[in-house]
Amino acid sequence: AQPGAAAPVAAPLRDLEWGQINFLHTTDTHGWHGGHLQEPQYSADWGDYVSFAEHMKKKADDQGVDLLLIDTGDRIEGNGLYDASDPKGKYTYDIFSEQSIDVICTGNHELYQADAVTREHDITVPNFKDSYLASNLDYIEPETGNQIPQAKRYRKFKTKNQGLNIVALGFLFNFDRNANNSVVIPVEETIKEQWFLDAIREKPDLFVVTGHVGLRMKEFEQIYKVIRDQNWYTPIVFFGGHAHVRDTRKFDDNAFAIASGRYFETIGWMSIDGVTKKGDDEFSAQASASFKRRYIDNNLFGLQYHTGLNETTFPTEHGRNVTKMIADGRKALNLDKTFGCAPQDLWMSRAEYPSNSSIFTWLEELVMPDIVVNKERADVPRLAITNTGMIRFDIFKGAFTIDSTYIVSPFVSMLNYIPNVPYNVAKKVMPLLNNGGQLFAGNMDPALDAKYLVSPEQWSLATQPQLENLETESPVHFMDTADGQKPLGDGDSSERPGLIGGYTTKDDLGDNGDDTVHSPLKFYAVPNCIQTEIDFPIKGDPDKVDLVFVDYVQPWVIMALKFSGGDYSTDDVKVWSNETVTDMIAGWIWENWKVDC
Ligand SMILES: Nc1ccn([C@@H]2O[C@H](COP(=O)(O)O)[C@@H](O)[C@H]2O)c(=O)n1
Repeated sequence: AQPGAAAPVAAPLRDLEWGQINFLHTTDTHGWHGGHLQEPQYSADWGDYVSFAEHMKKKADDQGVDLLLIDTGDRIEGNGLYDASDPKGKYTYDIFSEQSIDVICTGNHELYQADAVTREHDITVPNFKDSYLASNLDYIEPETGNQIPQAKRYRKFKTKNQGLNIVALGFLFNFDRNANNSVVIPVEETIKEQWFLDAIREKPDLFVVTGHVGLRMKEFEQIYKVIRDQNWYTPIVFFGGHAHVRDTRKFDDNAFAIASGRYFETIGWMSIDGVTKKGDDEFSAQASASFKRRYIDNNLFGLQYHTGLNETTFPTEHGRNVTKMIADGRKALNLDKTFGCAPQDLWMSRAEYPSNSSIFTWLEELVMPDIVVNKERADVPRLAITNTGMIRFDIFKGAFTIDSTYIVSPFVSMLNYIPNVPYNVAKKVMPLLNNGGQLFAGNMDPALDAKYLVSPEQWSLATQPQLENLETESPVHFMDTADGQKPLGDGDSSERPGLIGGYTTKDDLGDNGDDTVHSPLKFYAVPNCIQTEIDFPIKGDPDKVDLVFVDYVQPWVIMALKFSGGDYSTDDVKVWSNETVTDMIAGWIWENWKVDC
């Protein structure tokens, strides 16, 4: 870890169980390759991961088993190391490519902005040559306008030590907010394409399906069914992401899927035993494989423990060099520059909303009234709406740095508005966004599913097994009111005093997946959107308001207006300001949190 990073923590650890073929999995790292500087339990950096992987490969070689590395996308957006440079990713692409990865695919974040799509095509795809898979993603070449596969559709290879034949695929969920120099081919179409039908007839010993896909989303289900129909006995292992959770899903005795969290907090471990090498006699392959998984907390204490090494013997020269690349990049970007001092912790979901510790209450009550200002519309009362998914991480008490800005909200979203909306129409929008029932259930228009208004942690928690026993009547993303909140987990650490709060994952294999034994944390559901009334009359309601909203929520706002009796379209939308909301929030912090810390 870099100098200055928080010290690793000591905690009870569960061992990794090795099999014939083993995997290390990262996903949704979002630029956190420098590790978590304010959270010791996730403070190892990408250089430490390079050292870790090198030692683990040696262990695999010594045992005559195989170890493969997987990354399932969303490597960018969410941390100063990526977002603060111009062009974005000036340091992260080189840092990331120092890891030797066997199968890598694309996430939706690599596709939001056209320049990011191009960088992926020009930098990451060549960096990972044969390992980069794009089963359902095309790129539009700028020179010719031709639509070409972003990378190879699938990969067939033999493992180093066991000689197992693998067919690997790399998918993205049916994402439709991608920049127009990319084309995401829906999974249901892809699985009918000839190359795919050929791939699943290759008769490998093991299918490795990677995807920036939530494990419980329909896309993996579809892929599983079509592979299994063609291959009754072949083990299939899925590596997913997007949902920002630790999870393992069982499709059948021979098919499991793992998701390895978010923000480089977690390194996923999956091992498989009982994979039969197919000879001429195909039926020799009928035996059931066994799957084991662990979610490794990404800190030096754990990484050293799992390799059997110590502070001195753990870092490899390569790993150290990568750690230095990270430190140099952070320094060049001045990421540790403090420009405010947060007076307290502000939580996304670890505090109830509304409450003094909720980041959304802080935004709604303190920040929005100050930043939603436009001289030309100063005399018009306004309703300002943002989605809660715009905020990506908590604010910790203490130094708020350039890095923190991008960690809290990396998006380049700006504010738009519709002027002079009758108040009795405008006031119905927010209740519809938060409790639209069928309107935003995704049945009428999947792109308007309300789950896309909240952060992935929120919507995917709703489908997690640990929620089955909760007394929550509605999925998290359709919370009716703030009063309906229930803590997700009991938060009771009294049984295991001295444990650090953290992930206590329950998945289809049980509750022993986390390598580190934690005490559970309480989480609360949050609404899809929050709203602030600004410059309202002291008495009574205004006749008309400017309806101001972050541009991301525009399609939902237009639809909600229609249902509220307001016939507006995108033609009625105007630009409120040319500053990103992230910059506005940073500006507020600069002005209001000036105290030294
Ligand atoms: N401009 C944007 C883009 C996305 N969001 C939020 O992010 C969620 C998706 O997160 P991933 O990391 O999985 O891509 C989405 O559901 C939105 O809540 C946003 O607010 N603004």
